[in-house]
Amino acid sequence: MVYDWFNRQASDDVSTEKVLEEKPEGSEEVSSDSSNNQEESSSINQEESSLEWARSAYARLKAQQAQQKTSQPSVEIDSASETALAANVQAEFSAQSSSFEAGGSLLEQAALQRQVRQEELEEKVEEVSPQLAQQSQFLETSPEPRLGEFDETFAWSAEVLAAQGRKPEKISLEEIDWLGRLRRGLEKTRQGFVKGLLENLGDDPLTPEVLDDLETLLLRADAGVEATDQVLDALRRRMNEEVVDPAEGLRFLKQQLCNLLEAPIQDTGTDLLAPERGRLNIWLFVGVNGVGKTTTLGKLANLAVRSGYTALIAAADTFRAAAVEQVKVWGARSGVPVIANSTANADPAAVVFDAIGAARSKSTDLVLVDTAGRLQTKHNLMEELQKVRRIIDRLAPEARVESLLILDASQGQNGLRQAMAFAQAAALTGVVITKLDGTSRGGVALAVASEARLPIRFIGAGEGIRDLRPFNSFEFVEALLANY
Ligand SMILES: Nc1nc2c(ncn2[C@@H]2O[C@H](COP(=O)(O)OP(=O)(O)OP(=O)(O)O)[C@@H](O)[C@H]2O)c(=O)[nH]1
Repeated sequence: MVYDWFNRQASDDVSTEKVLEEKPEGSEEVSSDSSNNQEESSSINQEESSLEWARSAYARLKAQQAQQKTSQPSVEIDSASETALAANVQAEFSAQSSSFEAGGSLLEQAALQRQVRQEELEEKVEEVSPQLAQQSQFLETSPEPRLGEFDETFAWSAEVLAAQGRKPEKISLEEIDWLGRLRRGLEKTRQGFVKGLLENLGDDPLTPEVLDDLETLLLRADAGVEATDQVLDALRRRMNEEVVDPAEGLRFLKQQLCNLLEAPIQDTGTDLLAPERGRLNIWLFVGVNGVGKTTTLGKLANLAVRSGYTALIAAADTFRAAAVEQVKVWGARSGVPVIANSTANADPAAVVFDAIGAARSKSTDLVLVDTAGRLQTKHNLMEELQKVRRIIDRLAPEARVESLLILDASQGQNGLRQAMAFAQAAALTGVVITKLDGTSRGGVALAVASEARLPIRFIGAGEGIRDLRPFNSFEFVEALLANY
């Protein structure tokens, strides 16, 4: 099944009959905990129905997995992107993937087609050296997420999906897997924020003292003054109207945080940033040194292929010699061609020029442009970026261009200054926040949204190829304030 991550939907559904009667493994422990307290209030009932939803979703996923196991060849052949991915891997690293070989002649044909296309591009595309190919074999490939136990992480992830109005039969293992990663990734920020918050909330109604503590916690998580003020003002207004109990306080707080994060997204009129099919899409990645531009681009190239799009990488970071090699490794991991110029200090605009030409001739959906890291205070480097942007606009007026700033969450408020400076020079259309896993400053997402007024489009919460996904404010806030 192809899961289009950019649009958050599966392209086809695997029917799973009879699954509702199935009992998920390990569900007893969870259900017996809550069924002991039947006289409890409606919140317990709610908890029960969440668990019911989670159990039903789990049973369906389990059935899907079993079904895929028994009919593996046909499922794989049906799936266009899996076939393309398999073909790429076969063409480039034929020693690998014995499982794909079992797929038979259709896969071989796809591999052959891919190889012909690959050869056509050869004039422009940098070759993956045998050394590089060997190197990439050692990197994590892209194993399918596996359905684990019916545990608390599954139940939480299911609850988050259910709260967004999703149906148990419409959720994917991909989403469950990502939510678990996101929650783990936000552990450090959550530790500082939630522990303090929940301890202060206690069982009593909200007081002005609790709000003072909340103010400190938000500022400490790098949410910034503006976002903090907005949230506290809203809470104070609410407390003036009525007595607010802790559960309602928490719900209201989550709502406020979501509103803050959503405002710039709604302003763009585009909830989810997805490549537009049938049109050239060019995504430019900019930012200061070492924030994760190349890694983000590599993860997105993989996500694009997995989601059924064709992609191409423009290695326009011609400043750092290793950067071209690095994107080639990422390209090889996902079977995405890389356009590069191995001349020392080549003009990045020339690489972009070649990439647009190659993309046009192959009707590629998405061109991902890597750029060199630069300090926002270096005027000449910011001008170089403007030149790249101008070239894109001039050469591909028909393209849908996104200019994405990569921000390292651990840089906290400094990231906000970067956002302000790059917004001007690179005509930013959005932000990707990386390294949320290594920091307690995940609140910077709130500052970016409220002060730079830029939509957050993707978030990275780990170094793995699956640790970057489209941003969803509801899921982010739930993971940030998860009470576990
Ligand atoms: N923990 C963690 N590490 C990350 C994440 N994203 C990127 N990194 C790591 O950050 C380091 C720098 O990443 P790069 O992609 O090389 O950064 P860059 O912005 O392209 O660097 P320059 O080209 O030098 O400007 C690498 O070690 C990545 O593995 C993330 O979400 N979490």
